[in-house]
Amino acid sequence: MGFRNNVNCLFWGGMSFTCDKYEFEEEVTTRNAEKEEDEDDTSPEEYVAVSNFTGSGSDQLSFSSGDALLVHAKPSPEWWWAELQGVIGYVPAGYLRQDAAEEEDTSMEDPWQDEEYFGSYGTLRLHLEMLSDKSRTEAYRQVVLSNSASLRNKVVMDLGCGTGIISLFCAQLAQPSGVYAVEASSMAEYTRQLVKQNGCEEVVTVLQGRAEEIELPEQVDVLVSEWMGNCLLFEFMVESVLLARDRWLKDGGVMWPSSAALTLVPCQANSYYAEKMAFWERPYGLDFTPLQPLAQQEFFAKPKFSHLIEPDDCLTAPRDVILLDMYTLQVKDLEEIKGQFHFCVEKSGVFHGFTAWFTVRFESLEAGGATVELNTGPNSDPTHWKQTLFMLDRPVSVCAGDSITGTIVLCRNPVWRRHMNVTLHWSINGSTEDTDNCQVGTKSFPMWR
Ligand SMILES: NC(=[NH2+])NCCC[C@H]1O[C@@H](n2cnc3c(N)ncnc32)[C@H](O)[C@@H]1O
Repeated sequence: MGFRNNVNCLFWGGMSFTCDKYEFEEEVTTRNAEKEEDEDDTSPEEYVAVSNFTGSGSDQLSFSSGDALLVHAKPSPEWWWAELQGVIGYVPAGYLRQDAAEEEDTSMEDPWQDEEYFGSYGTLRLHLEMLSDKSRTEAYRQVVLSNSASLRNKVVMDLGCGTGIISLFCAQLAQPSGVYAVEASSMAEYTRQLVKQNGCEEVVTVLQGRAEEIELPEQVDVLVSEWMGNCLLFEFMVESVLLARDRWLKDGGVMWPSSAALTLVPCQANSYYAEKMAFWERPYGLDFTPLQPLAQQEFFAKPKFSHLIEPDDCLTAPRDVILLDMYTLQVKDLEEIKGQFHFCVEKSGVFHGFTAWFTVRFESLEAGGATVELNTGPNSDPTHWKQTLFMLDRPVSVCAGDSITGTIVLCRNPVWRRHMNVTLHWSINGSTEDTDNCQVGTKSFPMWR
């Protein structure tokens, strides 16, 4: 039952930096290489690690939270050249803080921002958005409907039930022996009323509290949750689902969704580029191009959520770059998830960036039964997630036959646990033989801190 492979990672080695804006190359020879004294050599700066990091590849330096590192160089915003007890290598800048004493005291703030997070789910706005999303909600209804016979006498946990819609589907369309609807926000009080209002109080029990903390009277046969965030993982509610799986799902129990895939495609974004960047070229006959670096930082430094990509904007066939198996995925795997891609450009155009979306699949309770799929991509009915657009700093013209190869790395924020960084590395190889027209680039996008 379920998918065998876990996080389908094709690991990325190597460490060369070429920012498509600064066009400089940093080639690492060996881990203990002496850094050539560059002309403006400055003394190393002391930083403190705020989280553990396990390096991969021979040029990354592992460290533990609290270690004092000496930063010798900052070849890119994301990766710095640092030293720990005489050993030198690359470290992720997001894991380091200048002298902790200088930092405003963030130890008082909750790294999960739960007050703000569950506060937002205590009002109707987000629940109305989710319930109004027919593709999303009908997909969960279809899962229950197509498994109604198998759900008879089963015990279900609905993690993060919100208004209880999935639990009510279970009680209305099937005959489970019990449904535990778990909701941490104050919405739970209303969810109880909705369960009663719809005559489901015999089957559905609403438990208010965090799934990690509540106690269920029994193990469950099915753990269902709608946990997906922008770019699949944002909010990292998936961590709660994995912890609940390990604690409450019976052996042989079913996870809904059973698997998840992050899909990526190189794309055009002409109207967005025109609106945010080209605009400054000739507004009212004036030259406002000195503002373009500002525009790049303000509009293109972070991903654009709720982007609607047209199928025609895709320059290549989309590719699943990350696959998550909800039976074997571990919380520790969420710290850093990598995927590789190789796209063949199908039509000439302007490569403005990458668009990402996700698909989740719900396997049948019946062996060999039909799998239900919720695809949030441009060729499916639109959802409230829409897609996520990652704009390059500068667009690149590409021709049919060119290839765009590289990696995507989702790196969880070591401090703000619902946030992550998405780093894209790419190289564009012309279809013609001359190898010197290879363009490479890398860019990191915070989501959001
Ligand atoms: N797809 C998403 N990105 N969000 C949709 C589901 C979010 C719902 O789950 C609730 N929720 C989120 N995490 C938890 C948790 N650990 N325990 C209980 N309820 C939760 C949250 O309060 C909200 O009502």
